[in-house]
Formats: sequence, structure tokens, C-alpha cells
Amino acid sequence: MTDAELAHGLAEEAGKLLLRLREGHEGGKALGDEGDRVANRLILDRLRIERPDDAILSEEEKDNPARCGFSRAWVIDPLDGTREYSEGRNDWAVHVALAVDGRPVAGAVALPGLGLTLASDRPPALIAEAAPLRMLVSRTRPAPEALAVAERLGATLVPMGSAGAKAMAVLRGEADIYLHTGGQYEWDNCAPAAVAMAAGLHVSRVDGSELVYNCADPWLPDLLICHRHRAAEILAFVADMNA
Ligand SMILES: Nc1ncnc2c1ncn2[C@@H]1O[C@H](COP(=O)(O)O)[C@@H](OP(=O)(O)O)[C@H]1O
Ligand SMILES: [Mg+2]
Repeated sequence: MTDAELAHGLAEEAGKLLLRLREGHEGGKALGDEGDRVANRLILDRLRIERPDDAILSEEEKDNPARCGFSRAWVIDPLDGTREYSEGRNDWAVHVALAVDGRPVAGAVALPGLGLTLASDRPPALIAEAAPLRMLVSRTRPAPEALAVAERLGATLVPMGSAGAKAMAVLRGEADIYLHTGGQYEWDNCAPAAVAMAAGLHVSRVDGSELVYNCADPWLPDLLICHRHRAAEILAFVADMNA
């Protein structure tokens, strides 16, 4: 089984478990906490069997600083969009990715509420941008830079929960640009970046540099995912704003 196939299978399986857990549950914070816990357990138990020599960084696991010495590190968000999951919505995701020497080389984002898993082993064909452009923003904390860039591009806003759901919305043709600033961790964007890159989208920090994973500090606060031909214009707007 390739790394991408493993990521694909694990994200899908954890997603199914999360759907089953939600059935008949009253929801709220207790559901979110339980979802984080059971999905993390499933993914980490399987990874330790299938890839015992690799490091793991998971949102729901105590960090082991020794991982920084490993070339291969799995970066896991067992439940991205915990709030949306516990509210009974569909904009949440399971992220499983592998970084090799800091690069997101394989990954999968399951969108269980939509019955879909997108993965770097079988990335979908890109869908052309719409007019006007559609900019994804966080439902609960839209980044001021994203709102300002949307205005400059004449783009409409698409509020959505979960970094994975937003990144995959570009691949699904539901939106055109995902620009985020102000805070995220490696687990929020590693699998989305792996899948988006495999599909041929532009993926970078908002200063145009590469997203680098398995760093000692997993804080990775900003990103841009969009069609390649659109990237220079957006990066220039952000640079201009920050000048
Ligand atoms: N300013 C910020 N600081 C830290 N984490 C942030 C953040 N903005 C978004 N995130 C994280 O990114 C994910 C997507 O957020 P959003 O839906 O607002 O875009 C969420 O992950 P979790 O649901 O795994 O906690 C959220 O916690
Ligand atoms: Mg997350």
C-alpha cells in the first residue's frame, strides 16, 4: 500500500466512525471532544502498525519533540471543523498527510458529511474559476486580509467551516480561492495542501513561500490555495496590504 493509499483509507475510515458516533448523539462540546478522541485513536493505532518507523504530529496527541529529527512525519487532524461537526453540519473533515523533509507529499481529506474523500493518489481534475470569483472564508473568524482581497477582486464570499472543507471546495468547483491569515497549525493545512498540490493548484504561504511541515513549532498561520494563474495577483494584493 502506498503512503497516499494509506492516508486515503485512514481518513475515510475515521470519517465513517465519526458519522456513526454522531447518530443519535445530542451534539455539543461533548460530541466534539469524543469525536476528536476516537478518530485520533483509530488513525494513530493504524499508523503505528502500518508505518512504525515514521514520526507523527497530531492535534489530539501530546507532541513528541523527537519527531523533528525524522525525515518522514505524518501530520494528522482527526477532526477539522470540530465546531461544525458537533452542530450537525457537513463542513468538517478528517486530515491525514505525510510530510517528507517538510514537504506535503501525500495526503487525504475526507468530507464524510458529503460522502467524499479527496486524496493525492487520485486528485480530481481542476474545474475552471467562476465569474465573479468566490472567496472562501472562515464562518466564525474570517481573516481581514481575505475580506480585503475579495473586495479588490470583486469576489463574493463563501463562509464555511474547516480548513479541509474550504480547500476541497476549490477542488470541487464550489469556490475559487482560499486565503487565510491570522492562525492555523500544521494539522489544519497539511493534508489540504497535499491534495491541492497533487491536483495542480497553487499552494503557498501568503508571502509566496512554501508551506513547510514537521517544524519544531507547528504554528503555520497563513496560506493561499487558488488556481495557478491567479496566484501572482493575490500575492501582490497581500504584499501591498502588508507594506
Ligand atoms: N486564528 C486561528 N488560530 C488558531 N487556529 C485557527 C485559527 N483560525 C482557524 N483555526 C483552525 O483552523 C481550522 C479551520 O477553522 P475555520 O473553520 O475557522 O476556518 C479549525 O481547526 P479545528 O476545527 O481542528 O480546531 C480552527 O481551529
Ligand atoms: Mg483543524
